[in-house]
Amino acid sequence: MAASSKIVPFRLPPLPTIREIIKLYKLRAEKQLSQNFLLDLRLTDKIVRQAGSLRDAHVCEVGPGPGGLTRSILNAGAADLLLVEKDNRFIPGLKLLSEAAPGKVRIVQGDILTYRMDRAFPNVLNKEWEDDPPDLHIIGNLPFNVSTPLLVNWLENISNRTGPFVYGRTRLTLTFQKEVAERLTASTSSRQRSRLSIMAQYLCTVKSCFTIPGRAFIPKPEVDVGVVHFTPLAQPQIQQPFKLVEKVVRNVFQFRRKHCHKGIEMLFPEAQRLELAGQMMCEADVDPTRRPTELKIADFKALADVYSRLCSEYQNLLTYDFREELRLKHLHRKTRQGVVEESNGGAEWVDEY
Ligand SMILES: C[S@@+](CC[C@H](N)C(=O)[O-])C[C@H]1O[C@@H](n2cnc3c(N)ncnc32)[C@H](O)[C@@H]1O
Repeated sequence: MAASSKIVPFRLPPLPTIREIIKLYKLRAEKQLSQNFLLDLRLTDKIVRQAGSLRDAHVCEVGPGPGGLTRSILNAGAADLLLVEKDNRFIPGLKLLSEAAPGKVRIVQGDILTYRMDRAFPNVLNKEWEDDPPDLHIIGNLPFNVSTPLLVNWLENISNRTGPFVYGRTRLTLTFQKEVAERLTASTSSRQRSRLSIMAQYLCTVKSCFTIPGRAFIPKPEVDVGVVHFTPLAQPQIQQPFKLVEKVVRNVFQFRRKHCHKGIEMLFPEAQRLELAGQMMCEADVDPTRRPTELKIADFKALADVYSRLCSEYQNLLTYDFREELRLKHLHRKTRQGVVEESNGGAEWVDEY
């Protein structure tokens, strides 16, 4: 009778604790790089579980730092772990981990904002977009100052199926400042509904996993942290170019407390503003007196579809930016008064995600 082949799960051999690693390599947290470390391995295990099964998976960890989350990823059975870390002080500690898991860890010292992830994993991983997601995950306890621009880059990559999404619908498990995590998952009419809610939800299933209290980090940040999981949708809810959708959504939320027509009007040059904005809302069947936070993704889809058609009818509409028009007017006025300065002309728009 053949001997039963029991699969022994991979466990890292005994290693210095993360606290000892921090001491050994004198890894004082750098505020400039938003370094807040997680030392509790039960918490890092819990983050990693949100990604789903990592057995034999390929994983990219963003900003591993002293390596707490890294240990949990390896203990979850990842076969190929790519670490992208900007701060070279962490590299010796990460090398120690790499030696403890031979052949599994690749270390890149670099900036995740410019790193070419489309070349980092083997093509055999590639899946058709409509298929199940590939066995590739991105996991990170992200620096707060990088998390939103990085996510917006990745959303654009999802829309174009580029970067980490050349392999298919790569899943992301990431941490954000709690307030940002709430915006990402906010539903229609909720107080946190924002640009970020629409941009993330039209492209992905976005799941809020759990909140980590600030006191769990060293040093303790001012805020709590939310863990969010993203699976790109097989069919985006809006099928227009990312930049066009971003422009419509940005304009609508420009005046988030006002009726939505105010932001929509700003998509058009002054001479045609009322006429074309009226036409856009009428054809999209969007009530002009609703607040931006009350609009559903289906409303944004209808608005983006009509706006796209108007852009093909009216030359230069797509590149029209009312802020530029206002800035020039303001500059002109100030120059006439003999004062030259840069400002938004006192307009009431908000340009934050
Ligand atoms: C909040 S700390 C988390 C560290 C570790 N993952 C943990 O959970 O304890 C963020 C990490 O990201 C790194 N980092 C900051 N900006 C980065 C960037 N642009 N690219 C790659 N890593 C970055 C920092 O050096 C730091 O190690």
